[in-house]
Amino acid sequence: MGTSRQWTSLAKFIDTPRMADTASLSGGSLLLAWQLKDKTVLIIGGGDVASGRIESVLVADARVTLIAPSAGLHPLTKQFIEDYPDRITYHDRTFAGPSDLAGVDMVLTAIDDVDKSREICALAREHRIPINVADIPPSCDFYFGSQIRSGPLQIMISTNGQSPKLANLIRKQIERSIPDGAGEAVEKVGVLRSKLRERAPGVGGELGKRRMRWMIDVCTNWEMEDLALLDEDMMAKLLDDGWEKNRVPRLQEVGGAKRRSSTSTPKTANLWLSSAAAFVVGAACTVAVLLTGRR
Ligand SMILES: C[C@@]1(CC(=O)O)C2=NC(=C\c3[nH]c(c(CCC(=O)O)c3CC(=O)O)Cc3[nH]c(c(CC(=O)O)c3CCC(=O)O)/C=C3\N/C(=C\2)[C@@H](CCC(=O)O)[C@]3(C)CC(=O)O)/[C@H]1CCC(=O)O
Ligand SMILES: NC(=O)c1ccc[n+]([C@@H]2O[C@H](COP(=O)([O-])OP(=O)(O)OC[C@H]3O[C@@H](n4cnc5c(N)ncnc54)[C@H](O)[C@@H]3O)[C@@H](O)[C@H]2O)c1
Repeated sequence: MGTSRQWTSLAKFIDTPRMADTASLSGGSLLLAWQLKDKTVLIIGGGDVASGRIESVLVADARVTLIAPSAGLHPLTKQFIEDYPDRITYHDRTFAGPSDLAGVDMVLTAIDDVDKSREICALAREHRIPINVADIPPSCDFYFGSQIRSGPLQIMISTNGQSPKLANLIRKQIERSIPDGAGEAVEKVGVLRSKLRERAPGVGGELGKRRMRWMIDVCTNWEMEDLALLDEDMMAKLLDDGWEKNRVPRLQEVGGAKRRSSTSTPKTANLWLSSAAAFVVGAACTVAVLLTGRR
């Protein structure tokens, strides 16, 4: 098994206190991947923006309650109502008041009525339900961001309210720099990890540490596009000849064949591209800071 450099550096990071610039720890927001499975999201409004909100929460397996008069429904909103009758409970009316908030875990409003939006925001906060009011930052407990999705790989670009259009443009740049097969690789590694956990179950302890070290070594030694090729047989072989023998076999050793063309991206280039993406996000933060500074 190769050395697990990332793990070591992580351990170092924990053991050695960093000299952080504590004075600069403000002005951002907490970036999370909110788990909405089986949670109820109330969406008020059925226009263009609401249709985007519906899509965003359906992808997160939420149950949706939608309140909007049918006369103002966007075609895509209508389509979602038709396509997901089990997951969207639709009410053809306007917002009725506090009774609409019963059992709700999150509120998203996208209506063309600012006063009503503020009223709904006050009610949601009274009930301690997190709310996003499209386009009214003071009425948002969280902002939406510009999203990239490829299977389980999810990237959100946020300018923390400073420039949504720049978030959109930066997204397009990052999209172009993501290595081929990154989403598939993430998905396959997810399957491999669950198979490994079946063989070596439990939380924490020495086994947990060895499991994490082996996964880190597989991810760092294999190319992203090779991980994307993993199938059931290859995974079984990788676990038999790799995990069981405490080493990381190569793609060919587990029955895989390189499908590389001259245009494929070598690992060093992938690293370069990741750095480029990090630079772009860093630049976005700088833009945000500069814009804040100008106010
Ligand atoms: C990212 C995205 C996600 C989404 O909504 O899904 C999103 N806005 C998008 C587009 C967009 N929105 C606007 C324009 C016109 C250009 C411009 O005004 O700059 C464009 C560009 C376009 O349409 O191309 C107008 C606008 N938006 C807000 C205000 C109010 C204000 O700033 O005070 C105004 C001015 C209203 C006015 O002037 O009247 C506020 C918010 N918009 C946010 C998210 C949150 C902050 C996100 C962040 O900073 O990262 C936040 C705070 C709250 C929220 O809504 O969650 C989506 C791009 C998705 C994509 O394309 O990938
Ligand atoms: N964040 C963003 O990316 C973004 C982009 C564009 C617009 N917006 C803002 O989002 C809001 C919605 O934009 P849109 O383009 O979807 O508008 P829209 O006019 O297409 O849709 C508004 C919807 O709200 C419904 N509605 C109005 N009052 C209601 C009430 N009391 N109860 C329930 N439903 C009600 C209407 O019937 C309609 O379905 C606007 O305020 C707009 O400024 C945000």
